Amino acid sequence: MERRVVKVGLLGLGTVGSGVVKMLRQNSEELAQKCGYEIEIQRILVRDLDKKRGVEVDRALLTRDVRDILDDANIQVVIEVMGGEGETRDIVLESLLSGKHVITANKDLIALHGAHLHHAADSQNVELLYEAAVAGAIPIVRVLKQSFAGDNVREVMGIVNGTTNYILSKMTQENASYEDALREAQALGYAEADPHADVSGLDAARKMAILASISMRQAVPLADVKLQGIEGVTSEDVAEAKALGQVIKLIGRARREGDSIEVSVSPMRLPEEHPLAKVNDSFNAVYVYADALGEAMLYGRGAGEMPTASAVVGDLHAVLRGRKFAAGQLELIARWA
Ligand SMILES: NC(=O)C1=CN([C@@H]2O[C@H](COP(=O)(O)OP(=O)(O)OC[C@H]3O[C@@H](n4cnc5c(N)ncnc54)[C@H](OP(=O)(O)O)[C@@H]3O)[C@@H](O)[C@H]2O)C=CC1
Ligand SMILES: N[C@@H](CC=O)C(=O)O
Repeated sequence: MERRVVKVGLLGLGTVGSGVVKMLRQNSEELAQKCGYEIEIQRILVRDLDKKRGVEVDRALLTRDVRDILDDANIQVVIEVMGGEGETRDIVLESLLSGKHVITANKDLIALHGAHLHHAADSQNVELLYEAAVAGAIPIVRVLKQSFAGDNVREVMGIVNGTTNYILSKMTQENASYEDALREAQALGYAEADPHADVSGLDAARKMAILASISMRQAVPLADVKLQGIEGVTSEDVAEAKALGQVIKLIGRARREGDSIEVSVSPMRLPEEHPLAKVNDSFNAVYVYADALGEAMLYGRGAGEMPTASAVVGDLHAVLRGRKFAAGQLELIARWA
């Protein structure tokens, strides 16, 4: 049977973008079999055409002009892995309003503009998926939106930032300095372009705002999240906790309190035997407490090139297998006929 081809526009070719290109190459045959489409990257938006990349790509694919993607009617899916929320919001919005499905790893964008972007996606009957935006490879967004949709979620709690967990793990297990551990996390591709977002707790706050909004069916503004980061955590604090059989972790928490939802991010001391105390390196873990379910915990890599790419490509598969994509294809065929 002849395979149909779907053309994708990729915004960004940094840590995550490179992982996406690698994964689409490595798994092209399996993906084509699973979703029925050959996936072709049509254009890639970057800032610097001459930069050395983590993956080899045909230079002709690279562009600095986003119009090469927005104005290309053959591109049906846009993958946004460039970050930011000003210009990026406008690009994503225009993509959705012109009938392109969008997949993004950008928690900044979704925490601030998720409701508006969802509205735009719904108005055009296209998908907006962002599994990679929260807890990297862990499929927490889909689980909360779909698997636990029939339940009443009371609380979501966990470690949702890989960089800070890496830093605290290194300080605890290897007596590393905060500065050295942060530098390593940056070199490994875990940290945000501005790592202050990680260490200040802002990145975790964005993710908790998203998790609270989707699990408790009430938009939680980022500004309502109380946050404290790990900048004030010293080697002495870590050693003192250790001497008492405790571990310091940056914990995000979203709780329904009567009619309101309380969301916070702060460093906490946990007993060494607590399951979250054993989550180390760039791993994340998220607990969900719901009426019928009781409790469930999801665990996996929260940051890094390939784990994040895995979530992005999973979303791409979901788009291509979905009803909305099929509906768009039928419309295209009808217009050609
Ligand atoms: N790194 C990780 O582990 C994870 C990251 N994320 C999210 O994924 C997104 C990407 O992260 P990451 O890959 O680490 O970031 P990088 O900084 O490594 O890559 C960003 C890419 O986007 C391009 N880019 C950025 N701004 C522009 C612009 N204005 N115009 C054109 N191109 C632009 C850059 O181009 P150039 O290379 O030319 O500079 C670069 O290729 C972010 O939203 C991040 O929060 C989500 C989960 C995990
Ligand atoms: N900087 C983030 C990347 C993934 O979301 C993190 O460290 O968790």
